[in-house]
Amino acid sequence: MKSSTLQRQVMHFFIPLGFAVFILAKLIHSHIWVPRKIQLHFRKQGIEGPEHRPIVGNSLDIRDLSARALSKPMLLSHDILSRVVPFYHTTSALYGKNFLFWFGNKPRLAVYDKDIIKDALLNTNGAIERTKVNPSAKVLLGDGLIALAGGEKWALHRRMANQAFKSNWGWIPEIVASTDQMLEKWETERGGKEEFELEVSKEVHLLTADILSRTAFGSSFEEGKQIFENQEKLMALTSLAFRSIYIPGFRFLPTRKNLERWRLEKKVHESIRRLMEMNGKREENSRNLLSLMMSTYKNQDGKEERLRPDEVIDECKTFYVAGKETSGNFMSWALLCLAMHPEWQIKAREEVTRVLKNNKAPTAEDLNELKTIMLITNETLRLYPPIVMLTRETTRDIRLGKIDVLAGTELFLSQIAVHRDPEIWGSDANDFNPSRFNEPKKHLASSFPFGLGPRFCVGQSLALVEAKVGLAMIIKNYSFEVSPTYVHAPMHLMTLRPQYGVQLRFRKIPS
Ligand code: HEM
Repeated sequence: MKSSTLQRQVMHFFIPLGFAVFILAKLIHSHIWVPRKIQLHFRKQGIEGPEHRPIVGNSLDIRDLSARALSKPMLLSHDILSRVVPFYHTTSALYGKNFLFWFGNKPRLAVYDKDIIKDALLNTNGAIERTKVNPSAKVLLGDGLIALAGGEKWALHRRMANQAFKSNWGWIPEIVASTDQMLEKWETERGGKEEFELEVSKEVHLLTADILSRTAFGSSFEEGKQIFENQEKLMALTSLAFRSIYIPGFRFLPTRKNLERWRLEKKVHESIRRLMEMNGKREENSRNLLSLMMSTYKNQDGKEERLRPDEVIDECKTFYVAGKETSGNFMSWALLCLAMHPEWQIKAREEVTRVLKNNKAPTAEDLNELKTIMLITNETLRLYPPIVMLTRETTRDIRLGKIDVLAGTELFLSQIAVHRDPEIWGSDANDFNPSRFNEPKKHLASSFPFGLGPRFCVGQSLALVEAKVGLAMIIKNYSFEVSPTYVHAPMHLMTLRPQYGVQLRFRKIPS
């Protein structure tokens, strides 16, 4: 054989082999060597956790435990952690309040300690940022507040949103109108019968969607509803993507689902742009979210700031995603808790009947008087926080409490676990007892359903106002109990939701 042919054959053999060895070495380094080092770093500080598995980390355990928990319902009790967050529940029982686990080769630190949670959420020196959202959610959220990790762009969007949400007391008439419409539908459903059954979760989700359309788009809320219907379809498609393994670049392929996502995104975008043009032409001084987000704002230095049209569109989309499911689930759980605890339903009804005399619609002053309703909403949000965990990522090494956390660690700050910590809430932490909120708050992070620090929920007051109005108007008109058809099955899928809805039996209260 000629030496040049031999040389070529050797090259053909060694180049791919060298490449394969290089890839293998890289994989071993990032999926075995680095995780071992990180594990050791935390172990030295007393932070243990389940063994890291190359490539998959602990994601298969999380998936399997979750599937097993969701396959059967539970007894009617508020002790729901083993069903809602089975992996975290079993793992923290083994390794303690803070533990290390893995998503592929990405280290995740689960934190149940209230002091560390407080420090992480209040951190403003740039060492901790909001975890980047799954790229598949881009069609849904654009570059809105939730998707922005931080920085000047987020700060500007946040200033504009804070300004816009200051109007929430002014939205009470819209919220009352939406609730009235829902109750009229219920009366038709009742059809003169003494008792009737409803799946209320579906009802209150429609209600929160309607309220958001009215607050976001004012007099154009009927067009707004169509926008949000498309956004709803996008949400369903996106949650499908969340459940499958993320393959980089896959979202750009023209698959059937991706084509549908792009079509819906374009439709939502165009419809909001049309409404923006109409809003721009209107003389009236509108106080809907869309016009408020379109207006200019004077910052601390007296400089005028405004968002570009595309940015306003992304925020409108974000408000719907952030505000609809959370508020709908919040109201569903509040109604279930009241049905399970009739003594609190009676107390709340006495208060509402006293405050809303002569069938008058609630006003801002009335809502301030509804102290029992406030206690009930606080207790519901403690036991059933719609967002069960907040996630952050460290951008550099940082000390949190007594733990040295490495850069690139994801923090899983568990609201739902802190909210039931017997050290904070006592041995009856799993009981529904709204009176505990008569006591002053024991710790900033003892209950934080709307988050803490610079990223806390921008729609908090709107969510509380709509829940107070909605609950007050329902309680005033109906008494209700848990239906025998109800199956208690709280589940975590982006938000904390009832897997099979909430079936309640209603009785009309004569006016
Ligand atoms: C009961 C109802 C709600 C709950 C429990 C809730 C909960 C939360 C939580 C925990 C956060 C902080 C997330 C983090 O720190 O990573 C948050 C952020 C946010 N919420 Fe809500 N939310 C609710 C309703 C709403 C409503 C009605 C809207 C708007 C219409 C809204 C809009 C937002 C936005 C835009 C953010 C991102 C803020 C930022 O990053 O600067 N939320 N929400």
